[in-house]
This record gives sequence, structure tokens and C-alpha cells, in this order.
Amino acid sequence: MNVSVIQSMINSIDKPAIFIDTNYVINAVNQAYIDTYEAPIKTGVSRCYEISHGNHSPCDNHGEACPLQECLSTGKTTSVVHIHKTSRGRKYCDIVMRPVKGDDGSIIGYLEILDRIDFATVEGEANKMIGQSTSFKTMLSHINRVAQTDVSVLLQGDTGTGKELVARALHSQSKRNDKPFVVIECTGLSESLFESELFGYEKGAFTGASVAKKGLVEVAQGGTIFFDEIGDVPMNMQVKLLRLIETHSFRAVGGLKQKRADFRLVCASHKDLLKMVDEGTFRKDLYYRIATYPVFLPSLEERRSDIPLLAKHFLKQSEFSSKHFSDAALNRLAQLDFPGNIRELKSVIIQSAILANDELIDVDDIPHRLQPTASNKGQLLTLVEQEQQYLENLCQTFTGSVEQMADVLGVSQRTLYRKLKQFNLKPLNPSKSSD
Ligand SMILES: Nc1ncnc2c1ncn2[C@@H]1O[C@H](COP(=O)(O)OP(=O)(O)OP(=O)(O)O)[C@@H](O)[C@H]1O
Repeated sequence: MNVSVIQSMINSIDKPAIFIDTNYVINAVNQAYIDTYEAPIKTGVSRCYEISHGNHSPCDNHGEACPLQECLSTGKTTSVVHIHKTSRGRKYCDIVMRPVKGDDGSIIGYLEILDRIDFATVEGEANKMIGQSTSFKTMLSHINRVAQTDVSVLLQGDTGTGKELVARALHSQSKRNDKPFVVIECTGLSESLFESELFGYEKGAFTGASVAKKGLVEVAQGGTIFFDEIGDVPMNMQVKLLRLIETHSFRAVGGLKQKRADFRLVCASHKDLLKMVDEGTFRKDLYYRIATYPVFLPSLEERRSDIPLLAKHFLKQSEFSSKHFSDAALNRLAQLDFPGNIRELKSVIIQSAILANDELIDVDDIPHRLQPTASNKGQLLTLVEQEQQYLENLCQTFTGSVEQMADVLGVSQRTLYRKLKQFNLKPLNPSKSSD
């Protein structure tokens, strides 16, 4: 395959794409890729990590998995979520890397195609999902993949982990995004209310039904319905829900006419639905209908390293945006337990801002009822765990160079680099390092 064949293959891709060799050198690039980055690209010279990350060495030296390395070792198509330095700031991208074979069947290079994930951010934009931990990135890649399909998604996660935010992202990324997004809160709905809310009713269907009313299924026509806390739907209503999902049709209460239902289904639950299936309180057939693609949302405990980022974001979005956290306060927040997850963290940030007497929010301003995790659990962290946690938090908050970080910690740069490598950590500002 010659260069012009590769170039026309790249040009036909509507997403940003490059063709690279085993040394990361970009040998062909399409216009969408050129438009995505600020850095000028010289084919045959520029390397992918220089353009997308502004780095001088491959991504695996900077704490991110390298798709090319994976491709080289497996010989298979691989995918990974990365944070790229684009002309519009640091953006999430879902990368697919595919080996390309020549006429003789040998691999002649690697095709990298990017899918920008606009519903998530590392730079604190309102109404976007924020995070950069590994578990957050894994969740993003699932959401990005399934959003573009029409399959039913079940979001499983504790309270306040962002299920509704994810459901909205699924809708906004889908081909139904110009149609309604309708939320049905299943908790506390009686059987009769559930039916009339969902299917609507005809005039005179029951006492008080003086006019006909459309149900939410009809309101959502063409769009997405988000059934929040689906585990709270009583058994006898589960049958009706199953029928609706299977037949794509329904009848208003008191009505005779079958109406057509056209919606994409997203459900959420903090309960373990499979356990409920085992216990006989949730229908197995309904479970498999709603959980074609299950997505698990990590709790804050599973993504502690995101806490400083989230805390700074919520403060910036609040009426206390002129205030700021001390590094120690951010470190303390990252050690606390938040059973109410992000919702609870949000309110703790506001409480701390109110309690702070001046512009600096310090450890003492964090509400006293919150205690560090280790003491909550009556456990002690080992020194290595302490070190890891401390460095993790520092990497999220320290804005100086690696040299300055080493100075502050009272260790040599070599020791610091060794520790960062040991814990697979990447400082906030590695580019300022003097390596
Ligand atoms: N990744 C995130 N980045 C920024 N804000 C988030 C993120 N995830 C959740 N939030 C915010 O946290 C709050 C709780 O999120 P949401 O209501 O989506 O959680 P939930 O899992 O649906 O909660 P519940 O189970 O109690 O209904 C919201 O204000 C939401 O905007």
C-alpha cells in the first residue's frame, strides 16, 4: 500500500485520524486531526504524543496507557481513553488504534482514530462530568460506546454517583438528542399513579379525570426515557413495563386504542438488581430487557484521586468562587468518606466555604463531623499507603514543577520520579519538570 492510498483512506474518515509507524511517527493525517490540535504537524517527522500531549516521550512514560504498545504486543485493535491537549483545551478522547496490513499481509503501520468525548471534562465546565481517575475513564469509555447505539442501558451505582448526569450524557450523545429526555422517578409511585403517569388517561377514566392527559411515554416519543430507581417498581407493575418494552405499544388508562411507543430506555438503580432477581423481588425477564448494557458507576471511594478536582470545580461554580482551598484542605477532603458521594461532596464544599473566615479554605473549615477514612474504619494505613495517598493528592493539586515538588518534599528528583513510577502517578504539571 503506498502513501497516497493511505492518505486517501485517512481522508475518507470523518473523525480525526492519523497513520503512524512503530516509532510513533505520523506518516499521514486527515484535516479533522489537523484542526483538532494547535501543534503544527510535519508528516514523517512529528510523533503522535508530541501533537496530542505536548510530551517528549510516549504516553506510558507519563502515566497513561499507550495504545500503540498494546497494539504492538497483541497485534489486535485496541482502544483507550486519553486526555489530549487540543486547540480548545484539555479534552477527553476515545482512541481506537488498528494495525493496518499491506498486500503481503504484514503490518505496515497503525491507524489511530479519535472520538472526542464532549460530555466529560478535566477543566471544570458546568454540566459536564468531571474526573480523571482510571475508574472514571473506564466508565467514560463504556458510556461513549453505548451512547451511539439504541440499546437499553442499566446504570448501577450508589446514591449521588452521577447516574442522572450519565443518563443525560447518553441522551445528548445519541441520535435521539433532538427529541425529549424524560425522567420517571419510580420511588414511591403507587400502581395507579405509575400507570397513569406512564401511559396517560382518557377523559372520564376515573373520578377527577375531567380531561384526557398524555402519559410520559407519549411525551418522550422519539427520545429517551430514564427510569430512575427502577428497583422500586412493584412486581405487578414490572409486568406492564415489560410488556411496554417488548411490544413498543401501550394503552392509556380508560382507552381502547393501542398507541405506538418509540423511545430509548435508560434505567438506574442503587440496588443490586441481580440479587433482587435471586430473591424473587425483581423479574428476571425484565432485568435482561433493561440491562442489555450494564454500566457501573464508581463511588467516590473508588475514585478518591478525583476529589480535589471535583472540589475545586464545585467551589468555582458556587457563589464562593473567589475563595480557594489550601493544599492541606484538598488532601484532607480526599481522605474523607462521602457515603452520599458527589452530591455530599458538593454540599461539604459549600459548608466549608461558608465556615472559612477569609478567602482561604483550610483544613479547620471542613465540617468536623467528617473524619478521615482510616479512623472511620478503625484501621490504620501502612506507611506505603500513606505515601501513595499523599503523592496522589499532591499530583492532583501541586501546580509547580517536579523539581519544586521534590524540593517541597525534601527528596531528590530521582527519588520522586522513582516513587511516581512506583505508584503510576503523573504530576499535574509534568511539562514544567526539568527532566
Ligand atoms: N462526574 C461528575 N462531575 C461533576 N458533577 C457530578 C459528577 N457526577 C455527579 N455529579 C453531580 O452530583 C450530583 C448528584 O448526581 P446525580 O443526581 O446524577 O446522582 P445519582 O446517582 O442519580 O443520585 P441518586 O441515586 O441519589 O438519584 C449532581 O449535582 C450532579 O451534577
